[in-house]
Amino acid sequence: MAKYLGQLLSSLKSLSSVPAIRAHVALWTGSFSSWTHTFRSIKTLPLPIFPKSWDFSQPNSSWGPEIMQMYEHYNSQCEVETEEGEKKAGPWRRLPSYNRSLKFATGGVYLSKIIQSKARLFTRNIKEPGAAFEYVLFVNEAEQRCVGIFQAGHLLEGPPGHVHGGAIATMIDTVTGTHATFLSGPVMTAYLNINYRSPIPLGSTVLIESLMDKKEGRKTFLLCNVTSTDGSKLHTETTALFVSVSVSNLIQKG
Ligand SMILES: CCCCCCCCCC(=O)SCCNC(=O)CCNC(=O)[C@H](O)C(C)(C)COP(=O)(O)OP(=O)(O)OC[C@H]1O[C@@H](n2cnc3c(N)ncnc32)[C@H](O)[C@@H]1OP(=O)(O)O
Repeated sequence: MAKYLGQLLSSLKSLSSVPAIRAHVALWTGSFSSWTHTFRSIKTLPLPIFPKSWDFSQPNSSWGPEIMQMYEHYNSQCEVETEEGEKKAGPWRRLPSYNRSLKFATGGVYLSKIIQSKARLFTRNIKEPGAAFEYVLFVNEAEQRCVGIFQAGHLLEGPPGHVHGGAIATMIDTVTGTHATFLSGPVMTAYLNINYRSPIPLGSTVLIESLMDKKEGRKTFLLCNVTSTDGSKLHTETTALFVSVSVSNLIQKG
């Protein structure tokens, strides 16, 4: 086990040098700033060979006009133009998403020996586009904010014609969990206190906004609202606590 964990960490470190996947790897290994600080002196290691993995956070044919409009709103702020006409990174960053995040992040080599080989990320394992969780996450590091744009498919029905409360909680956990990982490195959800204020119609698109509240030692407290995309309707209000854990702790708990 110790050997595999060593290999895993080496692999994650090597991947952190690749801009396209650095955001994804950082979710499981620590914040960008701590990475930069800790591994500044590590030489770039050769890239492992990646299995083909589909990035589910990109638009597909099931995305309606509302999710597309929100996607374009945030995506257009991921790269901005300077007055001199040069392109540079903007305030927002789109996060890629895979159905087996850890396998992809490590090149699919080591984790399959530690974690069940058939495991898949819950929100990304339904093949039919548009049937369940269609979403994309953007993070704004300067403002310590994360947003999820979520189109709820017909397999997520709870009350007739509306989204199941557990599916809503899943998306809140996904957005706040990803955000907390950005802020604090590997974490586990300790609690999500969700107030359901108004039901979400099946097939609609909502905005899930996570804000940093405070950090106390290993504890990261977040606030999260789910609203209609124009902000006029409040669907849920959440306070969340995430507790920092070590990567080996995560794997043992997995
Ligand atoms: C790339 C894809 C990304 C997808 C993102 C998806 C994110 C999904 C995240 C999850 O869903 S994780 C799965 C659901 N969560 C769990 O299964 C967690 C189960 N619980 C645990 O494993 C442990 O209870 C936990 C890691 C949360 C804490 O155990 P520890 O032994 O590490 O910590 P400890 O109990 O010593 O508590 C540390 C601090 O947190 C506080 N604390 C812990 N649990 C609490 C709680 N529930 N309520 C309030 N405070 C709590 C505790 O009081 C203490 O505060 P102080 O430091 O001030 O003394």
